[in-house]
Amino acid sequence: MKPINIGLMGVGTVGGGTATVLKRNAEEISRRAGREIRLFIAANRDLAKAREAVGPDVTLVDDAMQVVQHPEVDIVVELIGGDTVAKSLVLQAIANGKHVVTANKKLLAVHGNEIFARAQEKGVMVAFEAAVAGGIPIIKALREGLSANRIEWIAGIINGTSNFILTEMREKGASFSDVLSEAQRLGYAEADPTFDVEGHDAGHKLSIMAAIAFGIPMQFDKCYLEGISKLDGRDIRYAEELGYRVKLLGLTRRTEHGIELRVHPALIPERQLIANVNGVMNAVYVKGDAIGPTLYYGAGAGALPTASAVVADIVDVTRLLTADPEHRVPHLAFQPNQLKDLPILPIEEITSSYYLRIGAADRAGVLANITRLLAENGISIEALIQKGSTSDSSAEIVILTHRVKEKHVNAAIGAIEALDSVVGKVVRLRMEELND
Ligand SMILES: NC(=O)c1ccc[n+]([C@@H]2O[C@H](COP(=O)([O-])OP(=O)(O)OC[C@H]3O[C@@H](n4cnc5c(N)ncnc54)[C@H](O)[C@@H]3O)[C@@H](O)[C@H]2O)c1
Ligand SMILES: N[C@@H](CCO)C(=O)O
Ligand code: NA
Repeated sequence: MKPINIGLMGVGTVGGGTATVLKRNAEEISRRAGREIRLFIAANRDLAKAREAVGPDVTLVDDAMQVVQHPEVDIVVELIGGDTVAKSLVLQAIANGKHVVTANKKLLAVHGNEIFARAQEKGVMVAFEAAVAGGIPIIKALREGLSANRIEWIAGIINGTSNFILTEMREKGASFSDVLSEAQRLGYAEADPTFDVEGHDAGHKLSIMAAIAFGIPMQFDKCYLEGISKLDGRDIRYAEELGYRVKLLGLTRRTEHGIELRVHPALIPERQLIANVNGVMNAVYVKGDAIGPTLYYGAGAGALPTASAVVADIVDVTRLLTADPEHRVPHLAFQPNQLKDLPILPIEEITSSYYLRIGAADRAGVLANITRLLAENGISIEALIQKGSTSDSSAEIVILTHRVKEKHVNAAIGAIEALDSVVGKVVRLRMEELND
């Protein structure tokens, strides 16, 4: 049988890893796919660097459109990133009747509804396992393995760079900027690393998972985003003293009023498995009504782990090439005409427990005023500790609340900050138990 010709666009971290895996495991891969899969043509801005990665036999070009237009290419693999050039290339590949494999979560989270619609019209596949949680086969699990379930919630550590930074800061006391540079050197970070540390990348991945889990269109624009760049080391330490780890969490949950879709740092009890996911590792918890909670763990970034998912998609697409398009797994798991427009809840309407750190004058009555304001907003306290007074006779009060709507916490924080005896802003972090 004729080999499957791969056209690779972008030979950087993931593209280089993909070339390596295709070469290293060529025999195993063709035994699984039922035919030879060969890297036929590759495009990269830096041709010399790409030549090192792909070896002497692959045609190299610097214009990726040549890959998309090449009549011999069966599957286009987009590993350039971003949503400008990559979008034109992917749409042109689809228009040319080529199947697409991509690791580009931004492209899909922002333009996926349009891209999947075009692919559907043309009867081609767009596969994107590498776009969410790197090498972990979470798209496969959500789309196929859990298809009997009504999925209730997904909670994940889905940005390797942020998790690597938080881990190194906690374990080694390293500085934020030093660890970020290390994550960039290791190839984990996005071209613009603010996407990692401000929660955008996790939001892209979460929006994709929510669509597949609940059968809704992708709605990244409605995803609440809060990153780790403003986290104070004190809160990481206090959380630890109280038995929690701080993680950048992506959480989406079905409620009777709509879908929660949020990315933010969260305190997680250290006894929970997900609190112990460290470094570049990712983990995704999925709760289905029939199966209960399930957990998926593995490397969320890096050349070879991500290439593992890219190549698995290439094998999947190869196996399904001759299948009737009607018989393929739908891009978003649900049949395209069955997507529901469930509302995404504004962040004020979500329910969570909270960690509050309040700077206050160390004098009689302060605590009573704070607890009164919490009670007036219907917030009950689970734990309260006062951190030692300092020489300027101010103290820090740390309060853990029971579950409450965020708007009530916001109202209480506003009132607390207005107290004369309270100094500066109240620090507020959400706490997640992940077991209901
Ligand atoms: N690095 C990871 O661990 C990882 C993991 C999962 C997904 N991703 C995603 O994979 C994609 C690639 O990421 P990466 O880390 O490999 O990036 P990278 O910057 O290492 O590689 C991108 C490559 O594309 C080339 N390129 C840029 N514009 C081009 C153009 N117009 N034509 C041809 N080549 C062009 C660059 O020269 C570079 O070699 C991104 O969408 C990223 O979000 C990365
Ligand atoms: N920059 C991303 C790459 C994997 O998607 C991360 O750190 O998780
Ligand atoms: Na994946």
